[in-house]
Amino acid sequence: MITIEHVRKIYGRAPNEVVALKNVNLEVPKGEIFGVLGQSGAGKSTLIRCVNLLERPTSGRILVNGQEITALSGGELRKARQRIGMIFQQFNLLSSRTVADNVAFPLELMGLSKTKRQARVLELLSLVGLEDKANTYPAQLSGGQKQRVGIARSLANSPDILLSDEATSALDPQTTHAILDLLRDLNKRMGLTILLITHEMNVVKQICHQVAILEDGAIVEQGRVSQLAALPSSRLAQALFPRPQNYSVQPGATLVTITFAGDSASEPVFSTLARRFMLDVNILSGNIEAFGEERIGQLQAEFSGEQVAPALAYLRELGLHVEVHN
Ligand SMILES: Nc1ncnc2c1ncn2[C@@H]1O[C@H](COP(=O)(O)OP(=O)(O)OP(=O)(O)O)[C@@H](O)[C@H]1O
Repeated sequence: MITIEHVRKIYGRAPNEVVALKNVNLEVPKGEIFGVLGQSGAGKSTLIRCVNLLERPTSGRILVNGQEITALSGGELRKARQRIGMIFQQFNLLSSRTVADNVAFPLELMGLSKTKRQARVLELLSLVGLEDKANTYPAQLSGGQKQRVGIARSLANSPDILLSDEATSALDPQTTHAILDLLRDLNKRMGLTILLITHEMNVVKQICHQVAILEDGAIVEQGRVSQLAALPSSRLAQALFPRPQNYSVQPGATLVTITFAGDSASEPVFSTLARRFMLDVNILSGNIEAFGEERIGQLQAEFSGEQVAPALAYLRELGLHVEVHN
């Protein structure tokens, strides 16, 4: 578990100081995948680098598994860092070392014997599906394979926590998907807690349990991804379900936006509206997103007929979120 308390980070000195983080508070529960989503310059890299003290916060505290990492230095900090793996956008592999020797690097630093290192490296390479690349050099690998080496190396010391600094930003969509699947699999199989930063909504959608949105050094929204997605006023829902503007609504029709979540997504709602309330329903646009097992959707429709008000009440009774625009 990671606890970030009142963290501020200021680079430089007045009058040229840059306030990169303003009083950030976050709690990443054990075993969860937590995404920090933000635009370029929002402070994401600064935040994730504060967790293993690659950057030291100007003020505030960070606790990792109950230990205040911001109070550590020297040997104690090096030891605490062994419990925290990290992967990077540009992979950060050593080009003069083979794949196996890259993965073995943290084990060498720990002083593990050659025989033990070799066994552990094989185990790690098989975990990421690269057993056959042990003697290859990084330059001979694809981007996705390089990131798999990065992941294997980050897990060498069996950390409880993995920090992911835009790990898929340099990869094409298909490779991104495969790497995210691997991270989710490691999270499930090993109970690995993952804190990742990204500017890509797709990363949050595909693997994150929780998300925090960082803007200009401050967290402006946080919560469970599926809950925020089902809340039309959230920034996450507004980014996931962008609404087309300027509909030309038929005279006398009512323009509505309906958000579906959980079980209500499988009700035969529209046939009921037609049968029971004798409404004409004209669907104008819509989108359904999957978050693990859960589906959340939003659509815009025109309702025409005499019984619009009771129909809207029926939809709300079903637990759907309904907004009327005119
Ligand atoms: N070493 C530094 N010295 C001075 N300013 C810095 C330093 N590192 C980052 N900054 C500034 O802090 C702010 C946050 O930067 P940071 O790299 O954390 O953002 P980010 O969200 O990770 O952006 P990106 O997605 O572009 O990497 C920016 O205004 C940046 O210019």
